[in-house]
Amino acid sequence: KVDNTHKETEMDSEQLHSTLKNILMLIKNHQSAWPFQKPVDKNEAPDYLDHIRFPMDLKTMSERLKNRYYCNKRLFIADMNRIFTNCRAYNQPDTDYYKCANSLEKFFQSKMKESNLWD
Ligand SMILES: COc1cccc2onc(N)c12
Repeated sequence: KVDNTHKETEMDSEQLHSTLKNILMLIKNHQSAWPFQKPVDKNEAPDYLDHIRFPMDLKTMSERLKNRYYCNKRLFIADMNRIFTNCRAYNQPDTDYYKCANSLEKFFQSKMKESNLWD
């Protein structure tokens, strides 16, 4: 017999999708999101893929959302966190990119907590 008493507190698939869609929209419209809208361009950072094995960006996340890849909150959190950790791995702490990552990460975590979706 499977215990599904916790079900009442979990979101159904449609509610999760719409909640993640709203959070991603808020993130994309944030003033610190500009470095992360699209994959890092190799013309801007020719050695980027020498350092970063799993690139991620907000456009890719939008595509994954539309394709129903984010069937649970952990997959969404993992991709969003990778945007921030990639940025802090490639850039120095005193750069605008690094500061945008920290600022956007704070905003992201606040939205996830508000939605009762934080880990
Ligand atoms: C436009 O974004 C970039 C341009 C060049 C290097 C970069 O590292 N991480 C970034 N988001 C980035």
